[in-house]
Amino acid sequence: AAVQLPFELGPLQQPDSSSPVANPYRQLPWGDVNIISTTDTHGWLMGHQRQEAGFSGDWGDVYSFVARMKDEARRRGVDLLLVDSGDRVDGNGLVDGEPAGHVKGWTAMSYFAEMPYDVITTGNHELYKYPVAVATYNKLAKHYGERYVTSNVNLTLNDQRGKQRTVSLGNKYRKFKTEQGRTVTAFGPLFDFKAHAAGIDVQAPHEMVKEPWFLDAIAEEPSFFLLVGHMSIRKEPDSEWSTIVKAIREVHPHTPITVFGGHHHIRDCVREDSNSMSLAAGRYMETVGWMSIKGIDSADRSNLEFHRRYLDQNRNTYKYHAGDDFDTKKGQSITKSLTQTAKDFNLTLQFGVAPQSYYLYRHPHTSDKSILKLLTDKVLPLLVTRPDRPYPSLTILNSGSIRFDIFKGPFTRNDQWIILPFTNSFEYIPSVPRSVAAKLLPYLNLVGEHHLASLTSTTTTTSSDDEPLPQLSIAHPHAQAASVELLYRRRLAEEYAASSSTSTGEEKLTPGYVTADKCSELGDDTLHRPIPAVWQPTFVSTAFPPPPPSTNASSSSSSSSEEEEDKIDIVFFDFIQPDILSALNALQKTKTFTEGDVSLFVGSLTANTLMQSYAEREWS
Ligand SMILES: Nc1ccn([C@@H]2O[C@H](COP(=O)(O)O)[C@@H](O)[C@H]2O)c(=O)n1
Repeated sequence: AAVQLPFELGPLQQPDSSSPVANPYRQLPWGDVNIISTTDTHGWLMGHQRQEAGFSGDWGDVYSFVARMKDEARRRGVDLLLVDSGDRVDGNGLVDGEPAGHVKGWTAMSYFAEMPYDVITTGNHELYKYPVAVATYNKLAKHYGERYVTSNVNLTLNDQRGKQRTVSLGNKYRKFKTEQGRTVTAFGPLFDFKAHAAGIDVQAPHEMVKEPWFLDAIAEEPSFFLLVGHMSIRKEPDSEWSTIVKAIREVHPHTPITVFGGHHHIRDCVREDSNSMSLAAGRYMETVGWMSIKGIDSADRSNLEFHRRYLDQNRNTYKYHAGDDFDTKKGQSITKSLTQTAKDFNLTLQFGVAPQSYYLYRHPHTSDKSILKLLTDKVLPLLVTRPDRPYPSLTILNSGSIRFDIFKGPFTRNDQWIILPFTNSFEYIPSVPRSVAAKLLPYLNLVGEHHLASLTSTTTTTSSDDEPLPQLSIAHPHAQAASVELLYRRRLAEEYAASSSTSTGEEKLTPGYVTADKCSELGDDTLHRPIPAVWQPTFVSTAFPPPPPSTNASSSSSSSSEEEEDKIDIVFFDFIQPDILSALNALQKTKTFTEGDVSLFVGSLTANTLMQSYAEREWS
């Protein structure tokens, strides 16, 4: 069993300027209206506490920064708003390690509620589990009131007498006046997410824009539109920002439109037209987004100026922009309280000491430094086994279920949630012919993971260069998957390839994001050399052919015929059950595989306990 060691998480506050954290290199571009944005925080409110000083600020630091920048905005006589585009659970012990008695993210919602958001919306991760969605409604949505804006998500609630009523998860839109008297019309759309729990309903954005309430809401012209939604700002198949902007443009051809997206975890900026800007502020509390608009009060709409920045989330950044003494009492108390919560959640509990770092993006999945290789070569063959089965097993992982790197050193309960946050169980389909099993991984990687969204959107499928993606010739319902992790990795790899071939003298810079977005000038607030990133497959598996089982199972036939040896058990996370079933049915026609062929493989392990077991056995 794991032992509680006197081990503390690293300092929540980043060391002073003597630390190797780089400073921003220029002032922020202030406008008449300025907007700070967060997205895809996934529970990282304590910041990054190992090796990544560039992202080591915490929620208390962000709070103080926002408070100081709001003061500065008042001093300048301009507006400063704060928005969040969702995805607050799945990915960190602070949300997923919530002690029994509350749903995941319950405590973290109180930290979120401290932040003076003007518009805050939901992501898809709040909607995978019905109790999490209900807690979001009861706690966060109720706390923020009209500022919690979800334009296309309904929730069906059961009252104490078992009567059902369907409510909008949040306010469908918000009309408000800024401190400087500007009028704002805000919406909070979610992409057409279909993998949500029962009791939740998401309307496709292209249907939402036809609703009478939407048309009424956009009829009156505000000073600017504020769209804050959980949806990639690129024209990916699950993104419909263009549809929403177009609907507004039909009524207001020139009114400024600001878009704050998310979901794809990248720093990004695009322009739908010259009077709008769309920004995505990365992921995991690595980035704070900034957008400013100048000339917003002028009747002449040809003079509008939009700027954007991606701030590294650390105390040097905040000191540079808000002053050395940017801390506030409330910010400091949030920091202190987070440290206590980490202790209360037992997140410092050490399961072992990782002998080296294992990365998700930096090395090919075949490298000994890859977390995917660690899992498929060592962890799964050791732990996900069934001695009672007569056949060898092939375990397939969707790499999207693995969310972060393992750093050399203590491996804690918090790290376990960071790496594998989902409670996915290991299922299997027994006795699949070896010839079919052999084709499974290549097939799955060809068609990709099943879509989270229905792809009835009116936008076209494009690559990050806005070129059409090559269509797969294979006719398959899942073809052209564009999973978040895949897009994130593709973008990192592209940026790394582009910048490492052109930059000089970059070795003096610290590693970090070097963003190649679609807006003019450089967006990164701090200069870096890019972190290496290479392409990774969507699915990985244990070795094929699998070694024969070290089985206790009495072979059903003592002669152990050729036929029996030719079978393999296919093991996988329940999340990708649809992918496995449809792949097996595409690869052979002798049998139709259905849910009825699937059983639990190991009951004692789930995705989120896998690394604990491994660290306790191999790293302690
Ligand atoms: N139970 C789950 C849920 C999700 N995944 C993986 O996460 C991806 C979606 O997460 P985003 O942050 O990108 O929205 C999804 O594509 C899966 O790969 C999972 O493995 N298990």
